Amino acid sequence: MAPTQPPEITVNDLTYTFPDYRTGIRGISLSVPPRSRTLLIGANGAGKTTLLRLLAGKRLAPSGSISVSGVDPFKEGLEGVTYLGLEWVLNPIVRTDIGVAELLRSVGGDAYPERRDELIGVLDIDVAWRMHAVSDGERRRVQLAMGLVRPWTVLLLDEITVDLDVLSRAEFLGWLKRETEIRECTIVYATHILDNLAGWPTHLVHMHLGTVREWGPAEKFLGEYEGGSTGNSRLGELVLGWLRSDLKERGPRNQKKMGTEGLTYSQGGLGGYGLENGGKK
Ligand SMILES: Nc1ncnc2c1ncn2[C@@H]1O[C@H](COP(=O)(O)OP(=O)(O)OP(=O)(O)O)[C@@H](O)[C@H]1O
Repeated sequence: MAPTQPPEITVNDLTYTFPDYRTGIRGISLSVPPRSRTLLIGANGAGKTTLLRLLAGKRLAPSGSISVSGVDPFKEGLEGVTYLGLEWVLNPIVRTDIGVAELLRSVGGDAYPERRDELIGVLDIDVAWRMHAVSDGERRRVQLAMGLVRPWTVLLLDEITVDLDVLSRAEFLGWLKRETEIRECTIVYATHILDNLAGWPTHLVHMHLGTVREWGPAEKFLGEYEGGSTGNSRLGELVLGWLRSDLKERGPRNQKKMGTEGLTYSQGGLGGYGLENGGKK
């Protein structure tokens, strides 16, 4: 069923804990307006993927805590919600001896020929490629075209541009921005790569240890922020500052020292590293 209401996302006091673990996210409330481009910012393990997967209906959130275009994403399969994350990237079909045209057809590309051709142009795709014989970045570009060819209303992106060269990524981000300008759609994007993102986000969400520390229109944060002298963009300086203070607040990880004393790998698979006999030769 396609969402009929504007593509806004509302999260109300959302807590999710992984079964048998103490980790997850807690007490998250935020609201993402239609046509916004929201960046999810946070250190590794802050909770970005967990939140995105909950928004995509891939994990069960407590009833009433998430509304995407007016409905609960877990209860109702949302035709217009596209989630592109790691499991989608790892789909083995894109490593087989299959052509680009066939792949794009398999995801409904023929129903949207203009969009398909536009994406082929923006992502600089050669339709003659065979997928077992392309580079990682070329494969990723085809995957992006596959994932985006159907006109989504809510796009949830969990960093999937790492293999793109700088120009391809800039073109891709420009295309996403245009989408929100010409269509009624909304993007939430979790990333650590801030290159070419100056001026891109309309909203920022700063996550730390499973919570949202702050969120709101990007200008609310960037406007106050003068930036530094390191050559980073204002966004880069803002995010570096956030992550530094998060790390300071969290403090060092509570780890035991990992000496070799008492470690014996003689029965494990580490023989090739010369670690039999506790690493002593
Ligand atoms: N399947 C799982 N089972 C138990 N705990 C998990 C699971 N997946 C993630 N976690 C924990 O939940 C927390 C949030 O993880 P999440 O993957 O959402 O972080 P992230 O912000 O996306 O990190 P990254 O930037 O590294 O991708 C972390 O403490 C992580 O260890």
